[in-house]
Amino acid sequence: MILVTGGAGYIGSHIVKELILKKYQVIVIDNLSTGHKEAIDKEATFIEGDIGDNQLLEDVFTRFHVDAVIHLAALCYVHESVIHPEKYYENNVANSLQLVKCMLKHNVLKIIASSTCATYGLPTTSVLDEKHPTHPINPYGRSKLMVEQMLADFSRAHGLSYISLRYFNVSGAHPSREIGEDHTPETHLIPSILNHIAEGSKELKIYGSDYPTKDGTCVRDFIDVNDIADAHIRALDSILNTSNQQEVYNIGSERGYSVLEVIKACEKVTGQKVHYTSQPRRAGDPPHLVASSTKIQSSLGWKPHHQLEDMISSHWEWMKRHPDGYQSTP
Ligand SMILES: NC(=O)c1ccc[n+]([C@@H]2O[C@H](COP(=O)([O-])OP(=O)(O)OC[C@H]3O[C@@H](n4cnc5c(N)ncnc54)[C@H](O)[C@@H]3O)[C@@H](O)[C@H]2O)c1
Ligand SMILES: O=c1ccn([C@@H]2O[C@H](COP(=O)(O)OP(=O)(O)O[C@H]3O[C@H](CO)[C@@H](O)[C@H](O)[C@H]3O)[C@@H](O)[C@H]2O)c(=O)[nH]1
Repeated sequence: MILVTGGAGYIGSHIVKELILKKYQVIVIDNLSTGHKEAIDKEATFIEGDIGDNQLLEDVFTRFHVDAVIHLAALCYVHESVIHPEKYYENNVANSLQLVKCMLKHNVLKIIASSTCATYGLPTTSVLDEKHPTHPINPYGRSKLMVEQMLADFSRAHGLSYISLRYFNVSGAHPSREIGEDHTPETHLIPSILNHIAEGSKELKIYGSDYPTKDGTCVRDFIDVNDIADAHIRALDSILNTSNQQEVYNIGSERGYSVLEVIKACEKVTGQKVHYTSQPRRAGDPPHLVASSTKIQSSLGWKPHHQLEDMISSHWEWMKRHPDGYQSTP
């Protein structure tokens, strides 16, 4: 059985769907703090609860024979982490420690962990490979790097096998359009632009127009949520069939788009104009994050199958089908 923490969340729900499709038996633990029960595939066993709840973890690892854990439960907003770092160290670091301790106690020795390109900090090269120094510039990135370091130490000390996947900026919706991104408040760039277009009211805020980039706005590498799910299936296959893995892989498209370029792409897909204002920089934002994904391509045979416009149009379609997000799900 595969235990997915955070499986009611945006990315987790897509991974769960893919696992079920591949005939895995899946248990989801999620406290629904930012996730949605409606997003979880009906074939999965759902346990509502918090990974910080030791008794709950004990019960789960006692009741079920867990072969591997896919760990997504976390807080994941760069800007919020600058304002409330304590929440990030508590949920991302302390609760991950609790989870891994319980895994070790029950002799569950395989974990795939969600990490992020925010672990790198300020780039010194145009694309980031896994050997690029990690000097995160916000508490969110630091919390995720600490988890990676913890997994490496537990691997050396206790034989834990881990694959840490550093996602770049995840976007898009499932081909069925039954699941997609639904956060309140929504702070991510593509959903924020599309919400702005759909609501046709407030101006979109661009945080920072004076970065040392092609047009002064931040550059990000957008990767489709279904490509992310595919990477997890491959990582799982690899970790289940090999002992003692300690791997870190980037998952990105290897293409950078500035905030202004993303706005233009959203205008093209929707045929509607975006009105925006330039605001001061948002604390914690690195100027430029673009992946080299060569390592996962050569080791696991993964490659991205979706372009920026695919992600924008799939999110746009998901929004049209679910104008109030999961509240519109029957
Ligand atoms: N969205 C991105 O672009 C992106 C990029 C890099 C890494 N990540 C990582 O991917 C993972 C998933 O991100 P997402 O975008 O799907 O976010 P999300 O907020 O949609 O999903 C997180 C899920 O975890 C649950 N959760 C949080 N804390 C929990 C706890 N203590 N116990 C049980 N459940 C808990 C939430 O309810 C939610 O369902 C996170 O670890 C995040 O850091 C996301
Ligand atoms: O209304 C908006 C929203 C965003 N941005 C800018 O767009 C860029 C991307 O922002 P956002 O979509 O919030 O993503 P990130 O801050 O890059 O963080 C996301 O992507 C990271 C990987 O880069 C993940 O680790 C995080 O969990 C996830 O929140 C940044 O420069 C933002 O300042 C705006 O200008 N206006």
